[in-house]
Amino acid sequence: MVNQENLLLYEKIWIKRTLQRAIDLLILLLLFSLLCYRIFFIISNKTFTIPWFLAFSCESWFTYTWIILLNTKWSPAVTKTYPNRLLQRLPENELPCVDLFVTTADPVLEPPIITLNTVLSLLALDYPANKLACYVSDDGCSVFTFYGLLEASKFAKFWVPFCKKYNIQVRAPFRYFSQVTNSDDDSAEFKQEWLKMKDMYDNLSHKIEDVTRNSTSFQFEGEYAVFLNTEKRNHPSIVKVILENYDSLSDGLPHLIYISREKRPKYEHNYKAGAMNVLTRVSGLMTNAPFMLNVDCDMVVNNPKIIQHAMCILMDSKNGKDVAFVQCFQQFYDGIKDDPFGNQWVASFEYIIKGMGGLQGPFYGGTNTFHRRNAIYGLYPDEIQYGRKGKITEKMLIQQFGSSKEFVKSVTHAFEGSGNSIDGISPSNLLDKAIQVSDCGYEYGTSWGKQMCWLYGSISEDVPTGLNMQRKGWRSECCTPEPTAFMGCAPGGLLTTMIQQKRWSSGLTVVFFSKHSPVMCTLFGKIQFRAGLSYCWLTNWGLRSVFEVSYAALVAYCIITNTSIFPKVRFSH
Ligand SMILES: O=c1ccn([C@@H]2O[C@H](COP(=O)(O)OP(=O)(O)O[C@H]3O[C@H](CO)[C@@H](O)[C@H](O)[C@H]3O)[C@@H](O)[C@H]2O)c(=O)[nH]1
Ligand SMILES: [Mn+2]
Repeated sequence: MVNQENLLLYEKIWIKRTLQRAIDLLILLLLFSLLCYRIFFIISNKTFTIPWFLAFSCESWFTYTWIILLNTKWSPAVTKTYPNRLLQRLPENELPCVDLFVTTADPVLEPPIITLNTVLSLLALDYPANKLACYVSDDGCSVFTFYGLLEASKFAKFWVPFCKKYNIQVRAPFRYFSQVTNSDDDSAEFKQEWLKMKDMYDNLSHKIEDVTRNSTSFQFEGEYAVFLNTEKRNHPSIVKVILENYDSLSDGLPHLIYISREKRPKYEHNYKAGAMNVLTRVSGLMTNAPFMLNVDCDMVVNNPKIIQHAMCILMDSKNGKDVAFVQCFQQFYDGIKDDPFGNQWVASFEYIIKGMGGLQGPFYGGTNTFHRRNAIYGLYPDEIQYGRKGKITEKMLIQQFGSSKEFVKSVTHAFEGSGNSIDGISPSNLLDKAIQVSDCGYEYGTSWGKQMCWLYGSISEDVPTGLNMQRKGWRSECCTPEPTAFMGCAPGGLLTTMIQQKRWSSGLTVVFFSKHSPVMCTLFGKIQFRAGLSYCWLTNWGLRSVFEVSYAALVAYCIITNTSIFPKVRFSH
């Protein structure tokens, strides 16, 4: 019999693309021959005009881009995970805890009903409920988001058991009820419960719709009083425990905590990175799980077993030890026909992410990612194995992680791998400490956002955050289970697409020229050479436009002035 302990929890599958490689090399050859032609022409004709210089620079850039792209695409890999082996090896009560993070920022662009569907799909994950805690960060400080979550938590008491009982795959109610149910269960009992659930969900969404529509008549009483007179950019920290699994029941509901970090006009809030750091601290205090999953508010779970899949990678004793994060692809359910704006990122996933998966691992994409808490806290992979004890004093920890004694204690526990920071104390008893670490002055003078955790300085915070971990020698892995792990919504129109792409490209350009640029990380860190090149491709994405526009303009210029920058074809008779 095969020893269970020796079986791998996951395997890396290398994808063969021989034809693709041959075509790509041929294109590279053509690019080189064009450059040779330019050089030869300039030398032999001794003419050097501006259009020629421009053409030569653009073509050199295209060749460079093609080389780094070729390098990225050269050896793609995906992973295959074996959740059954994980469950055979670890009894349910020994599975690791996972903290779930959801970020939302604007109740108008990201309506509460979307956020709470994401939350419901997380609460219903196929994983022991006492191992999970869901934290929602609301940068919009919206009473309606909070109201929606409160109402959703009541609905969850029925929804989660329903999903688990009938093994429903799609556990975000709006997605589930918009599909034709092709459940195997034809029983009258199922049909009856289905109708009841649908009715309850319709009620829930109407309630939220009504409240948002008649916003002026909202009563700021009781639980809601703290939201009175708050402004989006000017309000104190609000932390509320919405659900609490007091008795630590594995078939109950996970903890659900609402956080709106303090915002003041004079303080930088650092967008999503700032929100993620607050989530990290509050969760560190309250549950301190060794792993964390982060999703955007519009990314719902599509595969309820996704945590098991990700844990196969992170818990694998052979290959998983140096994996800092596991990235699941972003896939979308609301694409427009033929995807004219490329919002589905099909080619990028197929070639770039899988390609990077074969190097040091995919880049951190900001959502659908499982993180190792210790890697986020800035440890090196070998420090996890051999321990960090003795090297670091409490004073140093306070300098790095801030002045909350309880939080620093939780960090020590995380480093020692001893889990829950303040054992036996339930989240609601830690509210004042959680509020303290959510205040905007907390990070002043510390390392948050500078050396560790989610890095500040670029609006595409995800890429440098991932790079900063890989720089220390960590790897990452793709996780590609069947069915797809998460599904989200993509921007629909041209304008929203352009705004999104402008944000990404400018954010990535900033990363290329920053302290955490892939060049620096390769030269002075542990980013492998080819992985560094693939990061160059990613962070040069915005710069490409300069050369592409110039080249296109050059052709127009040649037509107008009746000149040519290309070799002329001569026909001999
Ligand atoms: O001040 C902010 C701004 C944004 N967010 C949240 O961050 C997420 C992503 O922001 P969004 O404006 O929706 O950006 P997208 O372009 O849709 O997101 C992609 O690009 C971001 C980087 O630019 C990544 O962080 C995301 O994970 C990735 O999905 C959303 O959940 C927001 O609610 C905040 O919490 N606070
Ligand atoms: Mn978004």
